[in-house]
Amino acid sequence: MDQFYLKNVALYQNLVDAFHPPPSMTSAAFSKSAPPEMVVSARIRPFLQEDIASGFPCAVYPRAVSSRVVDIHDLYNHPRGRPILKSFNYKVDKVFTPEVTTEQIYQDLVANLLPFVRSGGVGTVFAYGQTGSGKTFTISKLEQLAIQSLTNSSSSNSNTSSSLRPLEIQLTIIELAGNSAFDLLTSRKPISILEDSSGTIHLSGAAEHTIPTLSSALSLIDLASSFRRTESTLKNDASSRSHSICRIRISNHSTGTEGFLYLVDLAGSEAARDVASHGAERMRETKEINMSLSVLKDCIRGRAEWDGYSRLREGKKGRKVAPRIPFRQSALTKVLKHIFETGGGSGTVKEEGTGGGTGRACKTVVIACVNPSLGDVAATKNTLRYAEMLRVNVPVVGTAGDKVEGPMGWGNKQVREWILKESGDVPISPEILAPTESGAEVLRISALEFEYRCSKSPGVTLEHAKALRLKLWKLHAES
Ligand SMILES: Nc1ncnc2c1ncn2[C@@H]1O[C@H](COP(=O)(O)OP(=O)(O)OP(=O)(O)O)[C@@H](O)[C@H]1O
Repeated sequence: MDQFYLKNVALYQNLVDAFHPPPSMTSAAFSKSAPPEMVVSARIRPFLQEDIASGFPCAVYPRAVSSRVVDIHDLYNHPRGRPILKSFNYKVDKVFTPEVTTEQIYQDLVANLLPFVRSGGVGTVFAYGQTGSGKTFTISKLEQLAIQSLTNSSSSNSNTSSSLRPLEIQLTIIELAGNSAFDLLTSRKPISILEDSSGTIHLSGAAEHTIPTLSSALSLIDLASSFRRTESTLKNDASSRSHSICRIRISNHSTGTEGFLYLVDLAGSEAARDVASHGAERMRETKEINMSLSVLKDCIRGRAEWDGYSRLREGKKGRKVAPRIPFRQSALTKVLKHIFETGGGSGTVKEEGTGGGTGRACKTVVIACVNPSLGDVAATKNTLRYAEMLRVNVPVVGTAGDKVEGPMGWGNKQVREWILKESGDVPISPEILAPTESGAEVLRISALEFEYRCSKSPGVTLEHAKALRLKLWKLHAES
């Protein structure tokens, strides 16, 4: 296939240049129903020297008119004519183009999770994609930035008179290869994943390090990556064949809450045909990885559906179909059980014995990493297809006769009317703040982006923008 692509680069380029995307697809289901607890994004990494040297052209094109649609162009060998272009498009909540830095992604997707985690929530960031697509590049920088921000706020809080450090940060980094688990902070020592009679999962044998300073945390992160790299050299690209999970536990002694931030660098999935040349062991590994990613998808979707159902008013006739959260089916989802615990609630979710499940509030971010090269186009399509499958269309409050309750159920028209009504003496332009977004989507806009959009209306100050955002969130919380 590679030879076929390389032989037809000029033709491919002409066909891509002549391609006109169909009008932007913003079906009602796509634009309105994604819950704000979940953001699925795609990051396109830049072309590297080695990509340029290999001669493959670019196959991944984010839509200029929409920041959420990516076109992928593949070339097919027509049996009775010249090769033809086949184009596919994928929709996610956000697309990060090659020039976007990890710092910007952090500000957009992760910075917002920290106050949530500090107040007892569970925030999770997953990076997913094929080998060499930038998962480790992305997650390792996000780990550093999150730790930096947490240690900053911890040391500023410790200036208070309390002798007890108000914010305690503990770090664990483990690796999962199939059903085996290893502690990356203790010489890659094997550990066990155990569940006690109350349903709590324990990483038995894994060290949990209390983080006193930023530099100690950064050394631990470096240590963990060095074990992954060493293993990777010893055992041909092992890092892409295993999942790494960085767990940051934040105990807030002033509020008595305990929250978790998980940063997960997922193993890449491979098509069976790609591994045929690697023998039985590799096939078994691939099967296990694909199985764990498939269970993860079911669990993420189950949790997102739960969050959606919980928003429906209690007491309505006819319970909805319960989502299934099969977290026990893989080591990966067992370790991440916190994310999938939905707690007691109304009992509409079938859980597989979460035992003493506390049903914590969760926010999840997925970053699907892709290599833009045509040589990787098949893997890129798989990655973005998986990302799309993670986006759940939850039941939307406000449809089919439901009374519309709060911004989650608003369409764009209501959002615009609300902005006009609430923005006060110096009007904030609804066309700039929310040109197409539904209420759920406006809630997902980061604070920075929200304030930036507001500041484009003449005379609008930062305080003014902040006050409007606060009003919106209050309304959401009340509803
Ligand atoms: N956004 C980016 N900007 C510049 N270089 C990048 C970017 N993303 C990835 N790279 C580079 O691409 C290469 C592969 O990235 P990385 O190791 O993170 O991929 P990976 O998906 O984790 O691969 P594997 O699954 O094999 O571990 C590295 O050399 C990395 O420095």
